[in-house]
Amino acid sequence: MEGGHEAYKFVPFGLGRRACPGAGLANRVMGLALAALIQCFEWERISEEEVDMSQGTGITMPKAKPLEAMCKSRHSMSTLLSQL
Ligand code: HEM
Repeated sequence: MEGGHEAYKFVPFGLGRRACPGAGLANRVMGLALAALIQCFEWERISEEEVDMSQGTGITMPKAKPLEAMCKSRHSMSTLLSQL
């Protein structure tokens, strides 16, 4: 399997004949999307409190407490973003 066994530990795209046909595209785009969010914005917690990483119930491993974060565009990106 692509990405080693750790990458597919939670079977994110299903298996077999009905497995997700978009897995290849998703794997490529996810890295780009995450990189763009990190490159374009500064991220902060909403308070000094550590982020609560407790797991909620459900098969998609939701967080017990949804993540709330603040972001602002990085200075170097402001000009670029204002032109979009
Ligand atoms: C992170 C992104 C994605 C995740 C986690 C994901 C996950 C899944 C899962 C779990 C299934 C069900 C597989 C099964 O029934 O065993 C599925 C089905 C499907 N996915 Fe995705 N998917 C993603 C992105 C995409 C993209 C980008 C496309 C298309 C461009 C896509 C198209 C489809 C289609 C058409 C099916 C139905 C396949 C069938 O029933 O034969 N998915 N996906």
